[in-house]
Amino acid sequence: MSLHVDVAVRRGRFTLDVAFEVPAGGVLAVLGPNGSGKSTLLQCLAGLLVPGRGTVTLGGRTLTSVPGVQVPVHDRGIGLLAQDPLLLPHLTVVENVAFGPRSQGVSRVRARAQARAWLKEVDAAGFARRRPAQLSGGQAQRVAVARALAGGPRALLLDEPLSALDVDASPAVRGLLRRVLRRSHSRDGHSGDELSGTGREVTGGDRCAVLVTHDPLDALALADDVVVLDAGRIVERGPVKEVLAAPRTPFTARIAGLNLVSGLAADGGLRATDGRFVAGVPSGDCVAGEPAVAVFAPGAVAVHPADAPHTGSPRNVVDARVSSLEPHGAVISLRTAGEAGAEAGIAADLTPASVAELGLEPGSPVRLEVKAAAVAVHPAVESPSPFPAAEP
Ligand SMILES: Nc1ncnc2c1ncn2[C@@H]1O[C@H](COP(=O)(O)OP(=O)(O)OP(=O)(O)O)[C@@H](O)[C@H]1O
Repeated sequence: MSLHVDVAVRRGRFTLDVAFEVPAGGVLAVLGPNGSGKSTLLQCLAGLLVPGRGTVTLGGRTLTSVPGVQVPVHDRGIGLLAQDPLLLPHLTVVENVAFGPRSQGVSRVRARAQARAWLKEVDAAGFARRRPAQLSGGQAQRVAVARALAGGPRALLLDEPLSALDVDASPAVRGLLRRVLRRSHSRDGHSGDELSGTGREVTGGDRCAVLVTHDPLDALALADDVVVLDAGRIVERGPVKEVLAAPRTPFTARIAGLNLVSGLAADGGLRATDGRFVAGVPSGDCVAGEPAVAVFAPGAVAVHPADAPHTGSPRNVVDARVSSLEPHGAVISLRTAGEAGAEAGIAADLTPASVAELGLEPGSPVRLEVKAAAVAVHPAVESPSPFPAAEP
């Protein structure tokens, strides 16, 4: 069941205007800064919001077409998994999961059998008789996954499904989602009788999914393709690995954990917007004088005292001030104050020992060095110019 979306919706002064397609069995991640329109998009797909213009079709069935068609939420064949499990507190776990099939007219006995099968599927069979209040966050989210799937959805919408979980619980639920979503992808999904919904059930192999997340790890682990929203427009799209490895907007670079300096492509590098030359390795599709971005990993940035001697080319040397130092696993992430070419500042990874040795704290002046070979230069998308509409 492929999903085709081409909608525009206004909310006050904000306009979301997007077009994309998710192929049958595919998973699309939607990334974007706060207020970029991710929730608005999901609400349009779920049928909670009527767009001002456009269409949503799923497996050839028109769910929204303005003006004219707006299939109601419960009849769109779309399952929703939100940040919070939103289980009904007065029902047991198995009753919560059986609720969807029951409301679609499935008999009580059959709905319960389906619910038990889905609970087994998400490794939550042991909690069937508990009430939601007796579950941990991770257990409740497993039950919510079972409930989202029990209705036999043709598409699944996931809205930051791991963000409310603590760090201990999220890997297991991410693994579960990967199993559920990737099974769709591998086309060997369950369509067995005990897991079928209402006779409208589709195989796991057909079900597509849209995942809103702020975590690049989720996008990498769960999705095939990604669209990046900015101010209601799609500013980047493509296979997740390609987009995160070669980000073209400051937002994507920041979430991918990479440094990004914007400017114009030049021979052997990039001319930053502040006029500084960044030595790097241009990709084959760079055209000198055209908008481009230089991208480099925080691990490629060497941090020296401000008065350290120049070691000469082919290195990039920048004098900057530390704006923040944050522990990040085994390393300390240093970020400098933003400059004209690197709006988000420059990020560098250091060991705690070298932070102590250099006596670094916010405000400290530093000299940063990056080897030209560690800097990739790519053609840039002129943010926030929208991509053209999706292919028909
Ligand atoms: N009910 C509403 N009425 C008017 N404007 C709204 C309404 N809901 C959202 N907006 C505006 O629409 C824009 C997009 O909001 P949306 O919640 O879709 O963004 P988001 O990308 O999901 O953000 P976040 O990551 O913070 O959840 C924002 O500018 C927001 O202020």
